[in-house]
Amino acid sequence: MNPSVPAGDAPIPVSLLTGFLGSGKTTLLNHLIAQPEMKDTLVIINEFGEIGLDHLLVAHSQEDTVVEMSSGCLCCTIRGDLKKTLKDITWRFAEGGQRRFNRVVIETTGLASPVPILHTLMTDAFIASRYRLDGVIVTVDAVNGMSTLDNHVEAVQQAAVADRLLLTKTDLADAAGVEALQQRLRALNPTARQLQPQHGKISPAELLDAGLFKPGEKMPDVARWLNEEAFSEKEAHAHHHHGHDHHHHDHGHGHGHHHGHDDHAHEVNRHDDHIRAFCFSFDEPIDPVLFDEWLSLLVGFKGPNILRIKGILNLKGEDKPTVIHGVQHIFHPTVTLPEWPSEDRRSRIVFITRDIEQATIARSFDAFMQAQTIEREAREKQQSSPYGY
Ligand SMILES: Nc1nc2c(ncn2[C@@H]2O[C@H](COP(=O)(O)OP(=O)(O)OP(=O)(O)O)[C@@H](O)[C@H]2O)c(=O)[nH]1
Repeated sequence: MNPSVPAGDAPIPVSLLTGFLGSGKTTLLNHLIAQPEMKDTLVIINEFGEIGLDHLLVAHSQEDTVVEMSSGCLCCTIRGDLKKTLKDITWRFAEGGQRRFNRVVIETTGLASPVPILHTLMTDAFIASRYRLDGVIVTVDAVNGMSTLDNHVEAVQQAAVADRLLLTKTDLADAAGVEALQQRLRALNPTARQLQPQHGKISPAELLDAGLFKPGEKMPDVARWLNEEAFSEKEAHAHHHHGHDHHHHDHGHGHGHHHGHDDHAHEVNRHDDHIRAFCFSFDEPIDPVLFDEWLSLLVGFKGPNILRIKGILNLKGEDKPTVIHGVQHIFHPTVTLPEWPSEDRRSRIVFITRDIEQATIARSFDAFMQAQTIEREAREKQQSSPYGY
């Protein structure tokens, strides 16, 4: 099978394009759909029942009308149920029994949090078996971005779950404003790559295949996906968690995530003051059962506040690495990679959270592991005792 053409049963990659009202999504899409790399892509513009958004590319089309671009890209607008659309399109957009696309880009309008769509992709059994989330692309207006982030929590959520952050309209903004916005976005989401399309111009290759797996690659580029260097660059000393008895550095509120642009920190409505991004690493292999229990407890209690978790795990008894990926309390199925991508065999987990400090998660992990160790030791002692106590 040619891996660059997901056919048959291979899940279809889905990119989600979102961004605040007027931040340049349509401008970007208009450029993208004309690119030859977008051949075999189905673009779904999800208007969520909103009216009056006169998208250039489908300006006068009826609901669900498909427009085929000269590049070979298919576009359709839907106002109905995205879930139903994703179920239907594989046969609706087929010719001679062959699906006419092998990639989907979903553009959502304006003010929504992308999380419900991510959950749809991950939880609906039918959809999860046929599609895989490739990446979340978020446009941020370089002129209005700061005030949008101040005033709209949805904009902060969009930025926090992004894989690509596109700063648009940088031609209209002053350099200092762009720099401040870049820093703020980096604090919010250090793992997302930031790019600056000019009037929507950007190569599709920069946006697509942002997920763990790239078509044609045997081994995924885990470092690119986790982008943990972003954390070491930011605060080399603060993000390491070397096993159970290590003392955590509790940096208190903020722990460095808003350095460099504190002049904005006094504004009201700093939604991103609630967002934390941090990375843990563990030197020793992790007990898979304990880890699973800890993670289930954590997402059980704190799920809505855990915006994203990505990680590569060295599990005890496994010589290959396991990759985890979750949005709030929902996890993609874990993936076992064929081999370790580098000499670095540490487990590394990236968290993006709302109102949860790094120290809280570190403490919960330690407490759980210690409790389990004590319990296991007691059990072992009891079993080895000739009297059973
Ligand atoms: N100067 C400049 N204008 C831009 C750029 N990108 C987009 N625009 C303009 O910004 C305005 C809004 O862009 P759209 O692409 O319609 O934004 P949108 O996010 O699709 O808007 P909605 O669908 O209404 O949420 C348009 O007038 C674009 O021409 C850019 O890089 N530079």
